[in-house]
Amino acid sequence: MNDLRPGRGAVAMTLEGMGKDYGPSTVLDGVTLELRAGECLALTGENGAGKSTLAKMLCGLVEPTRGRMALDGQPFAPRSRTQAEALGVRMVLQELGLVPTLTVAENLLLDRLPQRLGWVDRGALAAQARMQLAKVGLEHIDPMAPVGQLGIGLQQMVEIARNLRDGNRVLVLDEPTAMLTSREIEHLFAQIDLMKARGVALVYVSHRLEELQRVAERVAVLRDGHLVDVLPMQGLSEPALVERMVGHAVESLDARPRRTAGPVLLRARGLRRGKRVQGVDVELRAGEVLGVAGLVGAGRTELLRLLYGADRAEAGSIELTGEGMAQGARTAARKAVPNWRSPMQAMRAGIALVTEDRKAQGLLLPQSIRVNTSLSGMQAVARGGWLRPAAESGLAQRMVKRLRIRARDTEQPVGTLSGGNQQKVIFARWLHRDCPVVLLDEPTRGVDVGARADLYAELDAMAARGKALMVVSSDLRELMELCDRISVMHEGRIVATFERGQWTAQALLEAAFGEAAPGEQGPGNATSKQAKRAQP
Ligand SMILES: Nc1ncnc2c1ncn2[C@@H]1O[C@H](COP(=O)(O)OP(=O)(O)OP(=O)(O)O)[C@@H](O)[C@H]1O
Repeated sequence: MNDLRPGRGAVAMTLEGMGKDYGPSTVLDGVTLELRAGECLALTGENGAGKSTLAKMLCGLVEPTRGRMALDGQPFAPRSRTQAEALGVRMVLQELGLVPTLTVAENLLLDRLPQRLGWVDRGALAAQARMQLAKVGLEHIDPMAPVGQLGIGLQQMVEIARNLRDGNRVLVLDEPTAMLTSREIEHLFAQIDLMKARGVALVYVSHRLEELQRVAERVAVLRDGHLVDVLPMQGLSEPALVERMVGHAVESLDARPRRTAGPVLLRARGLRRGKRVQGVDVELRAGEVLGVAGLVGAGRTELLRLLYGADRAEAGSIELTGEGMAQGARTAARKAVPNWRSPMQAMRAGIALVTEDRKAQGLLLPQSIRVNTSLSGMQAVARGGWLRPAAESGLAQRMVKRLRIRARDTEQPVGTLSGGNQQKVIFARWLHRDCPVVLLDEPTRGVDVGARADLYAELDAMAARGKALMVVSSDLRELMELCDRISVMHEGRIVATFERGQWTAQALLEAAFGEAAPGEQGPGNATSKQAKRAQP
């Protein structure tokens, strides 16, 4: 039988003693590694361990302070992304590298636009773009549409398609699936298999261990900027890998009993907005965590935005009952209008939203951790309308310590933190506010396993203090670990609600795909039918 994997196993790239300093801080040191043709090397480690820094060095995006690299035996020291790409080393970035105002086709073929008589040949451009898109199952999208009009998941797929080139020697994928649906992920994995068969050396950066097990042959573990291990993936158990990453075992909360729920703090009835939210009822109780599962586009984020007043509902009502609140807040809550006029109004009434899109909605990237932490809770750090810098700084320091945010000090600009640490800053911002109702949208996207356990413990403590939490997550395991009830949305409706102890991953998935029986709607306890369906 023909070997479909030419050069598999041959060394494609070597890294020797790679290091990076930013001023006085060393973020990567002494990393020596080999990338092999036809193989996928997973790169994993805690937030801030140095994965993206290392990955970007390969692609000319970060200049190493120390070390040497070689590509196919030749010295390799790209000074820019373009130089690395010319030698067949490409990277799919976490933050998309697309130009939103250009068309999908132009983004795909920017460096090799087909020309005729000195003009861009638009017919050929569209045809070539379609072929490129078909590789990742996107034949249905219009190559001549501006890429900025696509949803974030589709943009990520375009970014991936753009980097699938015949001349690739090394392809680095940095958290490529964070925004993708399971169908899109399968297309990506199929392309990864194809590239391996063609002898491309792949580097795959991710916190999703089950993905690493699916795609990678070996895994390199970074801790505090050092390479602690390179292990074969086969036979490596998840707890063993986590232990290597974190340096200690991480406990799962899955076997935890259901929390005892208190009074209803927030009650929403018949919420409706466009096609995304079509008559949804929600009840959030003190001391309880409600999860919301569903596929991308099911309306989960839109529902949270209505509850928070970021969008206005076309119909329905939202009521804060005033239970479990301080006297002043209770009066304010009773007065609250059934439909928020703005997030400010919702926030004042006691609702927090920890958002999904940290760059667009959450953080001021050029500003420090100190400024970003105090942003939502001026009353904690201001007196008589004046900011108290010492209080602000003390608060930020406490949060950095409590959430183990990896930073030089609290003056470090948030834009220079690793992705997972940026997410922790958003979390810190809400943690110190005393909001009775906390809504969280994909709160641990990009957060490593160890830090996830820390955040879960914080959420647990918030529930124990009588707050009502609602968590939207695409990670079913996360919901199953964290929640007391899980409601599943499908096409703008809640189609099923399960209690802890009644759900299985299978039952949740079936409901998300719309396989729930009609009429299984509402925020209440699981009906006997649901409970029955949820039994293994
Ligand atoms: N421009 C910069 N200035 C100062 N420090 C920086 C800069 N860029 C990155 N760092 C620091 O380098 C360290 C490693 O960051 P990196 O993004 O490589 O981590 P990571 O392992 O990819 O983390 P994550 O899993 O959160 O994405 C972090 O502590 C980060 O704050």
